[in-house]
Amino acid sequence: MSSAALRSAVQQSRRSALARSARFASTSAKAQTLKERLAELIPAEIENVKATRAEHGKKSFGPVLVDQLYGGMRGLPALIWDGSVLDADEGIRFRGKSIPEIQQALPKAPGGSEPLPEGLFWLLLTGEIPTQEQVTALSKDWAARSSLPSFVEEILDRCPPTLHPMSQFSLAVTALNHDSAFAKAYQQGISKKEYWQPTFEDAMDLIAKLPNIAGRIYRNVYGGGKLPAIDADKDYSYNLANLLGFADKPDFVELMRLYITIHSDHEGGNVSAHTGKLVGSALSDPFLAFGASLNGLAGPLHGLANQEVLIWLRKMQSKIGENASDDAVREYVWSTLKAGQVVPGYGHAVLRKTDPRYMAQREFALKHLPENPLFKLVNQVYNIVPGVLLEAGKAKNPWPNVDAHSGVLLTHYGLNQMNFYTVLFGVSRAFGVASQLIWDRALGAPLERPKSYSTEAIKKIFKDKTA
Ligand SMILES: CC(=O)SCCNC(=O)CCNC(=O)[C@H](O)C(C)(C)COP(=O)(O)OP(=O)(O)OC[C@H]1O[C@@H](n2cnc3c(N)ncnc32)[C@H](O)[C@@H]1OP(=O)(O)O
Ligand SMILES: O=C([O-])CC(=O)C(=O)O
Repeated sequence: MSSAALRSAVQQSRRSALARSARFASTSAKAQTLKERLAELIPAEIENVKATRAEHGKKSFGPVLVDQLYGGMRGLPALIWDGSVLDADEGIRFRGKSIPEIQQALPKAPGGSEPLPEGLFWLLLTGEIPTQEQVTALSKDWAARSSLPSFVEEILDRCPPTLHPMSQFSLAVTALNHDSAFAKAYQQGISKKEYWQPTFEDAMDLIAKLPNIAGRIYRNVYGGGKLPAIDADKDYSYNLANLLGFADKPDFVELMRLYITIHSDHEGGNVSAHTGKLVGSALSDPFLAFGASLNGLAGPLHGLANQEVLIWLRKMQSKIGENASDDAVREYVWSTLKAGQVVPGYGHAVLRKTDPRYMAQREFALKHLPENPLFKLVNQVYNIVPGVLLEAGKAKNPWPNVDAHSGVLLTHYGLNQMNFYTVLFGVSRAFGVASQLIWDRALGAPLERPKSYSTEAIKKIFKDKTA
């Protein structure tokens, strides 16, 4: 494609965002933008990948067991993602930093003590901690990009309130592909080398529009009145809380900052992150790719578990009453297992210890809601479930994951609609998936296409080998 055509596709989207931004911006004139910093970092990383492949590309990365083919590819080395890496015993690190470290290092809102997700996004993309000025500029940029096309608003307004909020979320995100800068640039013949630029614009638009989508779904489904406008002088999480109708509770706004930060990314292999990467590898634009991620996140073994946990706790309370004894709780846990169901919020495909995201939420609860009766039940369950799962002897990890704790925090502030919880998870997960899509396009990640085998083929391979 000619560079003129590229400029028209990419820069048109950028110019309109900047023009909108200029209406709001007052302080960010001199800070280096995220896109400028990325443009500096990408060439060196392309060389780094080239050198790594040249040196190690033909080396074996360990054996593949037949069990891994049948067993959900657990532990199979298959993907590259630098943004976050999971250690089975320690939990997630974002660009090498643990959750307590990012809580300490990332910029905060004035008067706040939780990290701003704006900073986490910068960290995921660049490996660097941004300045206060840079996160403020990002908040303003997102505010400037936040409005929804009217047809997307109409799609949401026409959804029956009985349609699950995650299905509505995925519909709206998919429909945003109507205005994708990447799809347009591709149609105009953009060069591969430039893919990351319209992907960046789409990723920024995607994240920016999520509070309006989430707020609209929430108010449509649960009847919360008219949506307020995005406030360009406030951070992303404040605006999200405001659109949901909870910004008058400063602790809820702080909770959103923590929540969006810690749910954002969990290395590359989890269902939502991997789905986004897979679909993006076909050069489907970020809206299509993230719509697919959301459909994976909506499954009860993945993000929907946060809804399932609260439903399970409430069912337990209605069966055995509030302030039940440890024995009654233990018996209820056993009855769940005996009914052939999983205990939601416990176990993990990779982690083998209590999830540090659970611990971060527990710390928040100890600080803000230590006397909440449901928090007390969550603690009681924490003391009982691992022992039961160990005794049952199947789960490889008996400890709680992130989803075991989020519902009690949300419900404490009055966000009681459990079916909505995974939407908040999805808002956060966009930060990780979007970062990955930008880097995949910058590094020229190829179409994903692993090999599948039939059971007959597996038998034949080993029969031939032993013959
Ligand atoms: C954000 C997130 O996605 S975090 C995960 C959220 N999901 C949940 O909390 C749902 C409850 N947990 C689970 O279902 C599982 O632990 C998963 C899906 C998270 C991980 O699955 P796997 O990697 O297959 O776990 P694992 O290897 O330990 O499973 C072995 C057996 O233990 C069972 N098991 C694992 N966790 C649990 C649990 N919490 N309750 C009951 N049984 C469990 C599995 O169902 C499996 O049974 P099977 O052999 O009859 O199929
Ligand atoms: O890592 C996983 O498989 C699931 C998980 O905790 C997440 O995606 O946040």
